[in-house]
Amino acid sequence: MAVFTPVSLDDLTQWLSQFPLGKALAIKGISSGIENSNFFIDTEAGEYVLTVFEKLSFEQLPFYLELMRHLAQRGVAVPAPIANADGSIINALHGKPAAIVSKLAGESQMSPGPVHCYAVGEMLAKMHLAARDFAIKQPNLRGLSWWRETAPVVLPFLPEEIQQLLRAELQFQEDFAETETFNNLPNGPVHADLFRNNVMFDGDRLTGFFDFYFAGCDTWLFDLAVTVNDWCIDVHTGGLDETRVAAMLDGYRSVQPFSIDEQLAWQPMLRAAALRFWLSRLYDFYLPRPAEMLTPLDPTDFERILRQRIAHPAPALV
Ligand SMILES: Nc1ncnc2c1ncn2[C@@H]1O[C@H](COP(=O)(O)OP(=O)(O)OP(=O)(O)O)[C@@H](O)[C@H]1O
Ligand SMILES: N[C@@H](CCO)C(=O)O
Repeated sequence: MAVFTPVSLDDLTQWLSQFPLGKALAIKGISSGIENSNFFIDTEAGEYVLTVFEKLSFEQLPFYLELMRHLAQRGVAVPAPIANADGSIINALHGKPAAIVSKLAGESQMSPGPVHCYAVGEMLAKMHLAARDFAIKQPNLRGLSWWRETAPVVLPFLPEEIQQLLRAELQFQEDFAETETFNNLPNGPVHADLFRNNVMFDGDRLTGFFDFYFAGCDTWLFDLAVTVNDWCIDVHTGGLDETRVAAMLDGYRSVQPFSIDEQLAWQPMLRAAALRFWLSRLYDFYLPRPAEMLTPLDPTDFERILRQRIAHPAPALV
């Protein structure tokens, strides 16, 4: 569906000469992405993924790609950006920023069981630890300030009862963000969008996290809550599957135990993670970008998840 910038084998052959990857052998557009133009490329050095960035600029990209390089160098399974002869990992292709990264084996596991959730929790904690000394700072651009800006934009589209829920939750999160508990939470670079379609598995073996383009600095617990809210739920009701939640938390804890403040913040953070995706989906639903090609994702999934987290607190984090 989505290759916005076509790249031919001839284009690739010329462009690839700056990289230590030998000759280009084949290029194939990837249909599933909606943000960028992605291609699988075969080179004499092996298989890679080429991304031509459609929205992010040369100035914005270093945070994401350098973070991936940093993590890959520390043994976290993420696509490793490939540098050209000058050491640059972001280079213009058809006038747009582009990058080549290593290809992860396997495919997304869309019906995860506890074994997958354990593996994701374990690697998430490893990723948080490995990112602690990453030098570039960028806040989560879909954090509280963005919620504060976005809520008034979508509120006029919503019926009164749903407006009340949104206003009340935003106020709850504003208040929570002022607490000592919140301010004591460990933080650093986080993925912030680690849904099932952003992780690869080869059978039951986790082969990598990818799509880091919502990454930013935020609390580790927020990242874990985003991940639990997608991987460990009954997708029809939004309710938590306690076995999968326990597996993901066990995986995380096996690397990095939870602090007292993280234990106290767990319920509000699951709600914050639901609010974040409810708001972005509401925004994309009511204010679609011009020429948006795909059907927007359903905001009511995350309204339901938020209502569930308010009504049925998750098992305590210990
Ligand atoms: N490093 C990689 N290794 C293997 N496959 C990849 C890699 N990067 C991307 N892909 C494949 O390309 C598809 C699209 O990539 P991605 O999800 O990053 O698209 P996007 O347009 O950048 O973002 P979005 O998910 O928001 O649409 C993925 O579903 C995956 O199948
Ligand atoms: N994971 C997001 C899509 C953008 O990456 C969502 O499900 O709303």
